[in-house]
Amino acid sequence: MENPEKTIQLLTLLEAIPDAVVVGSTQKSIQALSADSRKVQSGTLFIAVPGTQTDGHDYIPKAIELGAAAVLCEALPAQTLPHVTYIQVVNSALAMGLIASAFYGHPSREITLVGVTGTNGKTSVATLLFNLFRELGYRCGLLSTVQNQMEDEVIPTTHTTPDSLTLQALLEKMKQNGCSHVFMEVSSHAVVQQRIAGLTFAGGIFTNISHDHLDFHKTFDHYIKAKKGFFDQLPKHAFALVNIDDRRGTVMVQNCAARVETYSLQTMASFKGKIHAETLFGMHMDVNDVEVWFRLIGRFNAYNLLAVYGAAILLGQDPDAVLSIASDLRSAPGRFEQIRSPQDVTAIVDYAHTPDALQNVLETIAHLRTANENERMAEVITVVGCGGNRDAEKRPKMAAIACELSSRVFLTSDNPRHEEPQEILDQMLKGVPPQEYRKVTVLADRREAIQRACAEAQPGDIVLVAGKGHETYQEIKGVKFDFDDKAEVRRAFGMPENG
Ligand SMILES: CC(=O)N[C@H]1[C@@H](OP(=O)(O)OP(=O)(O)OC[C@H]2O[C@@H](n3ccc(=O)[nH]c3=O)[C@H](O)[C@@H]2O)O[C@H](CO)[C@@H](O)[C@@H]1O[C@H](C)C(=O)N[C@@H](C)C(=O)N[C@H](CCC(=O)O)C(=O)O
Ligand SMILES: Nc1ncnc2c1ncn2[C@@H]1O[C@H](COP(=O)(O)OP(=O)(O)OP(=O)(O)O)[C@@H](O)[C@H]1O
Ligand SMILES: N[C@H](CCC[C@H](N)C(=O)O)C(=O)O
Ligand SMILES: [Mg+2]
Repeated sequence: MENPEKTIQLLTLLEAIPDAVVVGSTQKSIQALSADSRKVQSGTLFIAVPGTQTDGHDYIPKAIELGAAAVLCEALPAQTLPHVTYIQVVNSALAMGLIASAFYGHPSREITLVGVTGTNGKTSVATLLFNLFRELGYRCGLLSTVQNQMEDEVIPTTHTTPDSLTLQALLEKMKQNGCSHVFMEVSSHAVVQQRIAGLTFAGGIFTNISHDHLDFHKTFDHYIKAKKGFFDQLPKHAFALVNIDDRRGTVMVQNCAARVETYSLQTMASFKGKIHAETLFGMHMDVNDVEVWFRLIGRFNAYNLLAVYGAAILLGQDPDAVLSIASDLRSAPGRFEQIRSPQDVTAIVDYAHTPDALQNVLETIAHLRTANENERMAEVITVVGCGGNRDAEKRPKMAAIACELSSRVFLTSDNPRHEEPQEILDQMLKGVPPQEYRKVTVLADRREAIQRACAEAQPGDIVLVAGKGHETYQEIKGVKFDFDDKAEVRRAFGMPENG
């Protein structure tokens, strides 16, 4: 996100990276920052970042040809040009975050910025906090997988955590808009790629860690370290709020400078919850010994609500006011969203795209199913797939969980991206024990799978459509086709699509 009207002295930017080696004039003004040579214009500071597909250093000549005034890089080109300033650093992604903060006037220092990390629950917690603080009367911003948002204004996004240039530009915009609080997701990719470098957080929240993204991080240990990297960089005045029921909760905050606080459903913690009862309509629980009725359901949401409550209290809010508003909060888009058919079939559209999330959601449903029992035991029919060009190890695991916790399963496509849908399905099928084969139907066409599942459901049954939640597209071979699980369910139920 470039801002053409902005000008800042190069010297001011260099203050943010004192260890840099500079070759050439420092008496220059910079109009924009860019890590993409294709977006460089006259007066741009081009940042060469080594990537996963290519190396930004290869595009330095192109950036200079397009008018780059300065180049930030890890390795100086063999030949330097007199009219260009070269800034050499050890880690250009890290330096990019630091100078991006300087370029945009260090917005995070003037905003109460809270980051949420963990395998599952980031969008849920960040969105709940955003909605809670707005209700408490603050102007707020949100940076999430579903969308970025500044008060009512929706700003579309492509990532869970934007790159540091986009992120700092968004924060500046939110600051100018008068936002006092911003809640954001911190993905593990973002930590490793230094997208959060240069941010001053008021608090960090850890939800949980389970299997995901091992295609990128390679080992679970690296994945844990990536998440921990967020807590390692929290300042002393910030809080670090961790789910102590997750066995990695304490690891996250080892040697953390911030004030450590905990939440739990099982043990002593700063914020302790206890679930009493839940139905398809809500959950009754104690939060630090206060009885509350929430609209959200599921044990995982009890954790999310504790994280939200804890963060709000740590940010100085009144407990009664927080609980009274939290009680009425609804889930983030595509998270456990229910659609009831005229024939009394309940479909649940949920973004569960990891083994852990799928298990949590199906266990919640199993619990509700028992609670709703009538003469005929309600059945749970699951429609699920796994994304292409993403962690393949989770595929058989998700199929196994779906079979274990459902009466019938439709294995289908998620976003195949550049992979063959049938190959993904074959890998999922490897997780199905032979005695469960009779439960399983393999249908690569997601629309058809949703239709079949909804058609086969009897009154009282529950259809879970998992994996895509809020997404309004299906990505096949690089093309994003319109596709919305909720609209598909409505159509299958013979209801108006946008009702
Ligand atoms: C694996 C990954 O995270 N990749 C991100 C990364 O791209 P990359 O390292 O592959 O970049 P590259 O294509 O090798 O290019 C290297 C550098 O050369 C530059 N370049 C390239 C070509 C050119 O002509 N000129 C030029 O200057 C590029 O701008 C870049 O700076 O940096 C890009 C710019 O910031 C990101 O858009 C890109 O996200 C890709 C699209 C992606 O799919 N990321 C996913 C995996 C991701 O980040 N997901 C997490 C959420 C995960 C979760 O929580 O579930 C997220 O936070 O969204
Ligand atoms: N605290 C939680 N623990 C475990 N599972 C959860 C939790 N909260 C939500 N889930 C489940 O995980 C799914 C994803 O939740 P959410 O979108 O909040 O996670 P996320 O961490 O933002 O995911 P992503 O990494 O894709 O951005 C939900 O649809 C739900 O099934
Ligand atoms: N943030 C996650 C989302 C996965 C959602 C699922 N629908 C898929 O496409 O695999 C990712 O990019 O890996
Ligand atoms: Mg998310």
